[in-house]
Amino acid sequence: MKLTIAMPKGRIFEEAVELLRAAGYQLPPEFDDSRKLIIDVPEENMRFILAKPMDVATYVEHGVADLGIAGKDVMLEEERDVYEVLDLKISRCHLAVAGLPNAKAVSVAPKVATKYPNVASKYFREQGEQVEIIKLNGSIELAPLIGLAERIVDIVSTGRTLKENGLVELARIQDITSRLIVNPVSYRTKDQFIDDMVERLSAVIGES
Ligand SMILES: Nc1ncnc2c1ncn2[C@@H]1O[C@H](COP(=O)(O)OP(=O)(O)OP(=O)(O)O)[C@@H](O)[C@H]1O
Ligand SMILES: O=P(O)(O)OC[C@H]1O[C@H](OP(=O)(O)OP(=O)(O)O)[C@H](O)[C@@H]1O
Repeated sequence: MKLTIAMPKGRIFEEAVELLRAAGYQLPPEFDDSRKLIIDVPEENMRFILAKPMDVATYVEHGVADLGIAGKDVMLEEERDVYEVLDLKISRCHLAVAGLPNAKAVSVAPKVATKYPNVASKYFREQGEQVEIIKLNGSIELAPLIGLAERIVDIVSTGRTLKENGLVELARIQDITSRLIVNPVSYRTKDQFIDDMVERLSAVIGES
């Protein structure tokens, strides 16, 4: 039996590889420097696919990957039909509302720019505030600076991007870490393999 794991390219990747290696998985040097999108590791009976972070849960939901590593932000935004089985406690950051300090209050439906329209809509609905969501794909902090939106909902890690652009955090929405996610069918059919991985990773994270 073989396990296929969807890995997020980008900033989570390195930490995820480090975690898997610490859990005893022998991952070849291709994981350190390669443009390959599929890496087979026959010694471990594993295949890794390298996807955009926002797409990891899509591969897992459709069953082309048994497992995946995805940010909690992606899980909240995408609401995919997958099981979240372990908090890997890597790539720690948080989702926040931010804006210019002392910005004037706009009376009707202020604009909120974000890469996370579902998370933002839900948050403001819960706050009882009517807003207009504007979806952007990156450089979210630009929106209030240039007048596209009054506020943003985005990831904050060190806070450097907000600070260097003269923005302030107005509300903290949720803490974010990366999670191990599993396809529901794989969870039944490959349970031993998956349980073993969860156990080994938990031991490294310090949860066992
Ligand atoms: N400072 C941060 N900014 C954005 N994401 C972060 C940060 N710190 C940790 N993360 C996590 O990393 C994931 C995003 O990774 P990354 O920025 O590599 O992908 P991306 O958003 O698709 O970037 P790009 O579109 O620039 O390639 C998020 O889902 C989040 O869980
Ligand atoms: O608090 P900080 O440590 O500054 O990190 C937060 C910033 O990092 C991310 O952007 P990213 O670098 O992924 O670029 P993007 O705007 O193109 O998504 C995020 O969207 C914030 O802009």
